[in-house]
Amino acid sequence: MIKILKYLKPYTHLALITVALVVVDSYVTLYLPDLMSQIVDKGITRGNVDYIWQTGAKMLLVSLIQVLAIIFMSLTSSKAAMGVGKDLRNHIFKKVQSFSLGEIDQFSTASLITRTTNDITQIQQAIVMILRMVIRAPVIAAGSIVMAVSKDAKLTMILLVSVPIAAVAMYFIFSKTMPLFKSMQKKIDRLNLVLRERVTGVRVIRAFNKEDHEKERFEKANVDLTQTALKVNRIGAVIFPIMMIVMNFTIIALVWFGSKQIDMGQLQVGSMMAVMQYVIQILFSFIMISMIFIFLPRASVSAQRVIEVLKTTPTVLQPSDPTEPTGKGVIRFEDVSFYYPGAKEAALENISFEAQPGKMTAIIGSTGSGKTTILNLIMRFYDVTRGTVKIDGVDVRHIPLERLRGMIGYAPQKAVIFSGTIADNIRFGRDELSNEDVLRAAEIAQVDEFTQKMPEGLNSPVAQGGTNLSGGQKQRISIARAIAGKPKIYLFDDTFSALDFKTDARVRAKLLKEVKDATVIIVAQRVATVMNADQIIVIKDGKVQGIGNHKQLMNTCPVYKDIVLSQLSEEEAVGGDSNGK
Ligand SMILES: Nc1ncnc2c1ncn2[C@@H]1O[C@H](COP(=O)(O)OP(=O)(O)OP(=O)(O)O)[C@@H](O)[C@H]1O
Repeated sequence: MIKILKYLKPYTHLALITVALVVVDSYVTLYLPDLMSQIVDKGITRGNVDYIWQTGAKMLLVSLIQVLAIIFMSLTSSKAAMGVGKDLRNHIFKKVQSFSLGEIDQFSTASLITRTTNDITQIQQAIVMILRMVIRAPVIAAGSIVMAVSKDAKLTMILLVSVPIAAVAMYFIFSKTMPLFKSMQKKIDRLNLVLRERVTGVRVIRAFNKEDHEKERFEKANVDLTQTALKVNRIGAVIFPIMMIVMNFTIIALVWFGSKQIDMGQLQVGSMMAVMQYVIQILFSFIMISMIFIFLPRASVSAQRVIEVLKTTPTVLQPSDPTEPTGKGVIRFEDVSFYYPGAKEAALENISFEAQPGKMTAIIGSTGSGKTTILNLIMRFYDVTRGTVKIDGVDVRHIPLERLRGMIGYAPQKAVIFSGTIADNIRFGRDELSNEDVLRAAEIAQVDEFTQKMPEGLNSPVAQGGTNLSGGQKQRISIARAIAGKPKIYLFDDTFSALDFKTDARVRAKLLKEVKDATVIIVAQRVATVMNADQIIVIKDGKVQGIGNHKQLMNTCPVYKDIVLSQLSEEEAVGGDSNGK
């Protein structure tokens, strides 16, 4: 938690004002019982009405000051805490942006969301508490002890019994609650994960009649969290009555011993009342401290989780010696091997090939063979474990990330659509693109074929995730986004499989004209999509099985032949032509 407090620095002025107001509030809290004892001892017992009026007015005035201090203290402490929360959310967001897919996998998306929302809310509450209570409670406790001793030291000795009892109770809460809070945040993660899967996978869940199963999964996570929260609250609920019992017995003891002293003429009624109030305040301070012990451990768990994200160094970093590739976009894999973080088996092993500008390179292979992984390494979503990926002779790890990704037009396997219009999705924040670029891309990717039927054309709105579009329509928008920027390199990850054969052929025909000077890598499962490529890379279990054009591979690569014959007849298979482009 202390590490998080450095984020309070920009709000030091608000924190200092809060602390100053806390001091005012604490001073008044300590001063009022003293005034009250004076009213009783000097005013009431002596029948001095003027003194009662004067001191009464003084009490009203300081109370008013206290009320104002408390109001402003709430304002300044909340402002400071909200500011820290806002800054932390910004920092986490920026950090997550810099993460490679490896770090995102490591934390899980659900946990990153909980850390940015729920954990930061806990920290905000803790900061308000630290600013207002952490200083006030000990100040009041210490001040009350001094004041009570100055009124009657003997009577104050009662605290020697009640304070240790209160301290034991506090230790009990601390030792029980800390581990529970840790598991509670994990359970909130779990609940978020189940909820996220439930909402995003709603179609599949319904299609497989798995609603009851999912409900059960959610119930389990929900009940689990509730039970832990109840346990924490139960501990909290026990401690409060314990403190009240301690306090009430202390008051009884005070009245008992106090009245005896008054009887003996050693103490005045007002002083006894003041000591009583100070003792109540001391014990209340202990209750406050125990509340702090309940909340601060929870917040410190949250703070650790937030710091963990902020401290993580992304594995994919900007180069320290940036080099700009100046060629036309030759991609070269030199003996590349890659293991996903934590994986025992290599996803890619000793991959070497070259993809030339003006040529189409296709990658084919069964599911899980490593095709997407090859594209991931070109864009540095992950860095290679061994070997080198080069563009125009420059290791991709030496190319500034924005420059590298700016050279590439990428359409992922699963189209990602954002809320906005279709044109917004194609342009995707790149202000340098003209309207003509967007229109041209829409035309090549056959987006205009379906937007023409929409009343607002390309400016038709799309729902978040593209729920009002078909799979093929989303894929066409994704292709248009990749080509709108006229990059040097195009990476299409099985992008055409969601299109019907006719649209697939039409899009590819137009696309090939458009990208004729660029380096194009197409990952595909369909033989029809790849058989006319200049170069086909056949991949199985992360290893290259053969590289060549369709005809060469039909003669030399049994794995390729198997794939082809599983999809095409013998006659169709022979029809491939490397110049078909
Ligand atoms: N994020 C990840 N973490 C760990 N392993 C992964 C991850 N992504 C993929 N893998 C593993 O790496 C291997 C290659 O996956 P990849 O996605 O490259 O296959 P693919 O050929 O593109 O498959 P498909 O055609 O089904 O998309 C698979 O065995 C997969 O289980």
